[in-house]
Amino acid sequence: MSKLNKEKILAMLEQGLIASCQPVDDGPMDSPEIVAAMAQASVIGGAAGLRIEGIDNLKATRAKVDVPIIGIVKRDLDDSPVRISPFLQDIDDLAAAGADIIAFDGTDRIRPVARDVIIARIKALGCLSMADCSNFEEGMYCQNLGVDLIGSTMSGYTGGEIPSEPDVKLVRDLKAAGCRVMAEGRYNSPEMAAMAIENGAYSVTVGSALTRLEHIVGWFVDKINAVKNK
Ligand SMILES: CC(=O)N[C@H](C=O)[C@@H](O)[C@H](O)[C@H](O)COP(=O)(O)O
Repeated sequence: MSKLNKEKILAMLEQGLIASCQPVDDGPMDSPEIVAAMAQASVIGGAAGLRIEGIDNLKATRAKVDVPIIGIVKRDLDDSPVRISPFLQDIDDLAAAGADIIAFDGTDRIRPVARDVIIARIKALGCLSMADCSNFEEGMYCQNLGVDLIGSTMSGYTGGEIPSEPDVKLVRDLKAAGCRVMAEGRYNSPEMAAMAIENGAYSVTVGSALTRLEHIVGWFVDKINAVKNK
């Protein structure tokens, strides 16, 4: 359970960078020790908070850092496209492992447990809640259920081609409607992260560009190859 109270957690995150330390699944960096080390390095670099997937990774990280942690569990279900913290057991496990904030899939899709039930459980456990949404309607639905942070996390990931740019308009629209917005998804450069804050984001989460080395190296290699092949 977190040592920080809710006001303190929110104050620590305001206009800050959240480093999402989620290595590529089953890659060489996918271990709790490495995730915790990435988290510590991120804090040294100035991250205001962390986003950590998986109970073992969360426990290893919680033991090493004091900044607020957004915890998630990702699952691949046969009967639902929802991946992020879909079960009440996930919520219980994340709270017990020391998450300050628990993020869940806030999209309007077939799911094992309704969003209001997930939110009530997070509250009952004394954690802050974050809804990973894909559009304005989902964000407002979760906002009206009292969710503490509305994330743009799922924008671009619920069907069709994944855009290359982040969904800054969604951040602006949710902010204008009174939400505390977590800009998340494809903020792949310092300039883009700053743009999120300029557009009203409460905080901005960056993952791949900080902690998925395979992706980062691939971006460089692609650019070099494009020039090489000309
Ligand atoms: C859609 C989905 O499942 N997003 C996940 C949520 O935890 C992660 O895979 C992302 O890395 C994270 O949202 C940060 O985004 P980016 O890596 O683009 O900075």
